Amino acid sequence: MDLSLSSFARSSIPPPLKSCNLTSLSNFPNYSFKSRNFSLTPLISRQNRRIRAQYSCNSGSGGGGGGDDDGFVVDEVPHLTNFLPDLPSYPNPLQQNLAYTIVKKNFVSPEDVVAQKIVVQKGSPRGVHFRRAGPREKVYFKSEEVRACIVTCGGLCPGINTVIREIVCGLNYMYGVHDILGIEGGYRGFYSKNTIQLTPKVVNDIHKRGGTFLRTSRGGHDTDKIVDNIQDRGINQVYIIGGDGTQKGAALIYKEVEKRGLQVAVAGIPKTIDNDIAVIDKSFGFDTAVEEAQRAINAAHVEVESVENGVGIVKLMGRYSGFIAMFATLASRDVDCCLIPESPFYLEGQGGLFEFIEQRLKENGHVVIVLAEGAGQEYVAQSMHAVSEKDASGNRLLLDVGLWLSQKIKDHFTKVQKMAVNMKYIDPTYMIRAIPSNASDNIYCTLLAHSAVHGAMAGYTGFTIGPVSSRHAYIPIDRVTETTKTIKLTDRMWARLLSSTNQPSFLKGSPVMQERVDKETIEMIDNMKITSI
Ligand SMILES: Nc1ncnc2c1ncn2[C@@H]1O[C@H](COP(=O)(O)OP(=O)(O)OP(=O)(O)O)[C@@H](O)[C@H]1O
Ligand SMILES: O=P(O)(O)OC[C@H]1O[C@](O)(CO)[C@@H](O)[C@@H]1O
Ligand SMILES: [Mg+2]
Repeated sequence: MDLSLSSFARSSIPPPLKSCNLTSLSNFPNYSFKSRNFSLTPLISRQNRRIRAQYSCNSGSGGGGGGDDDGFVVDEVPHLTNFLPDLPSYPNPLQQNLAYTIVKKNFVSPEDVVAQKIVVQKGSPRGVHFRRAGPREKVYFKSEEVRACIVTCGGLCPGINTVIREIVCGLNYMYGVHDILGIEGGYRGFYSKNTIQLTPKVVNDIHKRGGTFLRTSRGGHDTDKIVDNIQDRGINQVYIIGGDGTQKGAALIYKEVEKRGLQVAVAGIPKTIDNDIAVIDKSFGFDTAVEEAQRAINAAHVEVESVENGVGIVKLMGRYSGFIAMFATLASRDVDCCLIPESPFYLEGQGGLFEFIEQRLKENGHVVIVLAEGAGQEYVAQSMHAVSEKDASGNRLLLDVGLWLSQKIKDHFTKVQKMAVNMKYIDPTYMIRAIPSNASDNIYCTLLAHSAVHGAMAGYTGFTIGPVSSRHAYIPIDRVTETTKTIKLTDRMWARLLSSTNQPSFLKGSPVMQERVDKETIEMIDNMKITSI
C-alpha cells in the first residue's frame, strides 16, 4: 500500500501525525493512533496542493494532544500519478546499489516532512512543511526507459557545472540511467539547437571550471515549442537550472506537460548569485561569491589605507536584494558602509552619506563603501535622465550606481568641502560570478543534484529542490516564484551589520525609508543609537 503523502493528498486522507496522541480512528482503519477522543478534518486549499490537516484532540483535562488545532500544513508537490493514475511503480534500483545497501535507513520515509519554521513558540501552530528530499522506496520510471535532459538559463553563478555533473553522475551511478541530453544555450536551445549526449566521462572535469558547460541565455522561453520538443525527442525527465525567471518558465513547462498528459517529470534547481529565491535557506554559489568578494574589498582597503583621504567603493551584484553586499561586509570588517537596494540612502545633510564619509576620513583617513548594484538606482536614473531598458528576459537593465556615486563623492568633497579625495572604484561583479564553486558549495551542489534525481525518479514533478531549515526539501515551484527574497531591515541580520559598521541607518530624513519601516521601528533604532555617527 502506498503510504506516501501524495497518496494521502489524492485520497484526502490526512497523514498520520505522530505528535498527536490518539488511540484509534475508526474512519481510517489502516492507521493506528494513540489517544482517546479524536476528530480530524482535512482542509484542502491552494488548488488542492496545500494539505492542511486540522486535528482536534479532545483529550479532556490536558490529555497531551496538540490543542484544538495544531495547524499542521504540508505544502504538497505534484506527482505524476495526479494526472496519470495508472502509472506503474517499481522497486528503487538503489536497493541493489552497494553504496546504499550499508546505509541504515535506505529510503526517506513518506511521512518525513521538513518544517519551514524551526523557531516556534509553545502553543503556536505547527505551520508549513515541505516533503523531505531523498530516495523513495518506489520509482515511477524504469531506468532503461529514462531519457533525461538538462538545461541552464539566466545569469552565471559558481557551481552550475557541479550541478550538471552530479545530475549526470547521479542518474548513471545511482539509477543506471545512461540516456542524458544536454540542451545548449538556455530555453531557446530546446527548439533551435541540437542536443549533446552527456556521460560521466564527458562531464568528469567540468566542476573545476566556472560558467556553464551547457551555456546559457536570457529570453526565448516558448512553452509550446519547448514541450513539443520534449515530446518529439521522447524526453521524460527535465532538469532545469536557473533563477526566478527560469523557475517561472519551468512551472509553465510542467503545467503544459500535465495538460498534455505526458509522463515527464519536471525538476527545477534554483540558481541565483543574488540569493533572492524565496523559501530556500541559501542558493548555491552564494558562499563562493561572498568569499571572492573579500578579495575586492581587501584590495580597496589596501589602496585607500595607503593614500590620503582614500575613498574605496566596491560594487557587488544584487539586483533587488543586497545579500552579497551584506554578507561580504559582515565577513570583511574593513567596510565602513554597506548600501543595498532594500535600504534607500541619501547623500546630503544630517545623517546623510557625505556627512558620514567626512567623519570617517577625519577619524581614520580612509573609508570603504560596499555597494550592491541595485542600490540607489532611482538617483542614478534621475541624474542621467536614463530611459529604462530591459534585457531579453524582461529584467530592467541597471545603471552603474558605482560610477555615479564615485563622481558624486568626488564633486562634493572637491567643490563643497574643498578637500581632495583619492577615489578607488572597483567593480568585480562578473569576476565574482564567473569562478568555480568552493568546497562547501560543491557539496551543496551535489546534494541538490542528487535530490533532484531522487525526486524525478520517484515521480514528483513541478518541484524545486533546496534546503529549508537546513534540510533538503521538495518545494512546489510556484512557492519559490511568488515572492523575491530580500533583506528585511527589521531583521536581526541587518541590525548586526549596522552595529558592526556603525553606519547611518538613513531612517531619519528619508521619506522612502519612513514609508517602508514603521514608526515604532524608527524610534526603536533611534533609541539604540545605531544611527549615531
Ligand atoms: N515569467 C516567465 N515565464 C516564462 N519564462 C520566463 C519568465 N521569466 C523569465 N523566463 C525565462 O527564463 C529564462 C531565464 O530568465 P532570467 O533571464 O530572468 O534569469 P533568471 O532565471 O531569473 O536567473 P538570474 O536572474 O539569476 O540570472 C529566460 O529564458 C526567460 O525567457
Ligand atoms: O549581465 P547579465 O549576464 O545579464 O547579468 C547581470 C545580472 O545577473 C545577476 O547576476 C543575476 O543573475 C544580477 O545580479 C545581475 O544584475
Ligand atoms: Mg532573475
